[in-house]
Amino acid sequence: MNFSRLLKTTSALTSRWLCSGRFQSTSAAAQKLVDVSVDSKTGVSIVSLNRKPVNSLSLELFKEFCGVMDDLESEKVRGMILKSSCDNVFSSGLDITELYPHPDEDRFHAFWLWFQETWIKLYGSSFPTVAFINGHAPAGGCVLAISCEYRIMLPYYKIGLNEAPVGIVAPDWVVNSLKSVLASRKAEQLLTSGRLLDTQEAFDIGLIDKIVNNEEEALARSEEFFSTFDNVPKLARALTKQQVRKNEISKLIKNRSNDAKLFLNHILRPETQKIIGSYFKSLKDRKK
Ligand SMILES: CCCCC/C=C\CCC/C=C/CC(=O)SCCNC(=O)CCNC(=O)[C@H](O)C(C)(C)COP(=O)(O)OP(=O)(O)OC[C@H]1O[C@@H](n2cnc3c(N)ncnc32)[C@H](O)[C@@H]1OP(=O)(O)O
Repeated sequence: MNFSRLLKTTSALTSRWLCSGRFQSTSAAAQKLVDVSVDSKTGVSIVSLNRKPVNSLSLELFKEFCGVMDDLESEKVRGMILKSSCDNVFSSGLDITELYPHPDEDRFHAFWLWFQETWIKLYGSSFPTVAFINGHAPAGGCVLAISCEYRIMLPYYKIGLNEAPVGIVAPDWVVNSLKSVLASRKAEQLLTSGRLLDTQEAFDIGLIDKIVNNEEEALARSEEFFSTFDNVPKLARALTKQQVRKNEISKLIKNRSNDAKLFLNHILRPETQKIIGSYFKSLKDRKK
């Protein structure tokens, strides 16, 4: 099966979940969780995550994001910049309330499939993608950033995969996305320590590509990146990118339901619930 068909194909079970209208946000029409605009100078689409206050990643946000990615694919956009509309936070990672306390199993299953779907669409997109990391990007926030092709970050924020210290083990598709950006040894160090790096440290190890001081500079640096493809036929570029990324994507597509079951089992374990619970409490207590 060719890769484009594989991207559209998913198991019957997965399709049933992704296509079902369950877990529809009642306020979806009232509040957009993902905004899209077009930079009139460059024709590039700017996609802003807009789930206040910290862009924690919920099932509804993933669904809306996937819809936006489908639109951008069919419009054959020149490129996409992913950023945040929240002050100081790019994304705070998975919405912990999707994981704790003891989530509803059906919802968690759907939540995980939509997280996978988001990764498949972002990591496998045909058009060039830039993450403008205009705030902190821990955990799932970092996953979004490393799924893009190029990363530009404002100074003094933190980025990394801090799952291990809270008892969470990253799935292989997340590990492999990190290894597509960093050498294996650096990726392992970052994952096993769960350390969050500041902007300069992230630049020094190659986790991000550029440091900028403001949005204007970010747009200029993004344009430099996009223009490196101006003389490359779009289809050849897209197929080459997918050629590089297809093994990881194909592996997940064939294993989606299992991957979801594995994480559901992990999340429902009393020890995991306890660790996430105390982590969440410490997050809330920080402000007291
Ligand atoms: C999960 C099991 C399967 C294993 C999968 C493993 C790996 C897969 C790879 C990806 C998965 C990753 C798992 C996650 O993403 S779990 C989430 C991890 N996220 C974090 O650890 C970040 C936590 N947040 C922060 O550190 C800070 O909020 C901040 C992002 C630095 C921003 O700080 P600040 O601006 O000071 O804002 P507040 O801290 O006051 O936050 C405002 C408000 O929002 C609540 N909140 C923050 N983050 C989350 C979140 N991720 N989910 C839900 N809610 C969150 C915070 O508690 C505040 O609430 P209150 O106003 O009610 O106090």
